[in-house]
Amino acid sequence: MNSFTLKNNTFHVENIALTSIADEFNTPCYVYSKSALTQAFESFSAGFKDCDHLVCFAVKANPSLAILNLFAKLGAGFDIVSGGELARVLAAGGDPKKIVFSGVGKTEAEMQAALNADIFCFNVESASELQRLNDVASFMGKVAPISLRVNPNVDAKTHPYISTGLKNNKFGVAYEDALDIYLQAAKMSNIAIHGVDCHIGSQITELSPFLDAFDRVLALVDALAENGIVIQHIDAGGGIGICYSDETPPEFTVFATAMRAKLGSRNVKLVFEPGRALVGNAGVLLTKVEYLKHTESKNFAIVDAAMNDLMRPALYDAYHDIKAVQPRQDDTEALTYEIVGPVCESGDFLGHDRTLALVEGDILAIMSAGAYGMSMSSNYNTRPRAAEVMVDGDQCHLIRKREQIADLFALEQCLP
Ligand SMILES: Cc1ncc(COP(=O)(O)O)c(C=O)c1O
Ligand SMILES: N[C@@H](CCCC[NH3+])C(=O)O
Repeated sequence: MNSFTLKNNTFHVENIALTSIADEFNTPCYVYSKSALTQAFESFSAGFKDCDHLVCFAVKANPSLAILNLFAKLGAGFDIVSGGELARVLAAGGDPKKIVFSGVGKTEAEMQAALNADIFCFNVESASELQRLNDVASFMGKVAPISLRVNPNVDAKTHPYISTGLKNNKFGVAYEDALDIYLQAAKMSNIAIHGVDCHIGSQITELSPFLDAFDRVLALVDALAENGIVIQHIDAGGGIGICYSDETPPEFTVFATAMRAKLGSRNVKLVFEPGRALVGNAGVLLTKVEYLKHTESKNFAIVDAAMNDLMRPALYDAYHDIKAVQPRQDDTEALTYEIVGPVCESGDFLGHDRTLALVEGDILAIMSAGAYGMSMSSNYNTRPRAAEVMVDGDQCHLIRKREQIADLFALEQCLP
């Protein structure tokens, strides 16, 4: 079922016309479909239904309380990377016993908060972090459950900015060092070894990098067993891509079948940390065409959303499909537009070379904006962040109010 459809020449999210959302909540506005979110979570989980598993939604992809709460009710765990994300998950009703804590720079305060919350596992990313976690846990009289994030050194075949499983990046520990660090961990009194973790990158659209990485992780699990270290879970990370234009990422069922086949008869729980795959295509960013402007060589549609609202095009040159919410059926000429925002940067674009028939005031939907859209937004140019709305059938809920300009400098003060 597609939750974003054209009905009576107007794009709808479930049963609600996007034009009515723009009228009621104004633009720019993020709109999510509850059924698309639910379906994504359920179909990802379905592939693992008869094996011990935990799907930990990567909060960074979309930390909206309403989305976290929806996933928590569906049984999700959460992959967090900061004390802020921990607090959000708890505020949204997430179960701390289903939280994995990733990230290369965990502070003592963040470790303490996570130990107090009694989370499922720390994904430790360096030998120094392991030592610090042991010290913090010892000071608190607790034992920290850990996995070591290993870099299997496989090419994720994705954008270099979002590839993380190679030897020479800041994430995780080198595969070759992992056994030694586990042996050190085994001697630490306030560390309990629970798992092995890996995450090789994001927006991966082929199956092979996942399988190659999993092979290496399984070899490590077996080597650990030979050294008397029994692993209870393998966290295979996130990274499954989505279709932004014509990509064909692996189907969830194909992914699950292949991973389970590799696991074989090993008695370990499988943990995953999908972000984008659960939310990316469940959200759009609505924006209004403010001005049309024509130069000698280019046509510009200047819209009211900008790089501060959706950073991916400016940051990664990422492609997002852009649709007119009510495609024009009159004689307006279709032109090739640069879709740009009002921010004072030449890199502030949402799409290049889009052929659209536009009139000022038209509403556009930037598609596939549910992941790393709102979560990476900023107040650059003192622009309030967009409102967020979730559609549930024929109901529409405001899940985050539009920021007010006064909010943006409320924490500031002038010199006396
Ligand atoms: C450790 C970790 N887990 C999970 C994710 C989620 O990735 P994705 O949104 O590509 O599934 C990320 C982001 O790449 C990450 O860094
Ligand atoms: N923010 C990135 C993905 C990075 C994933 C974080 N580890 C994106 O928008 O595609």
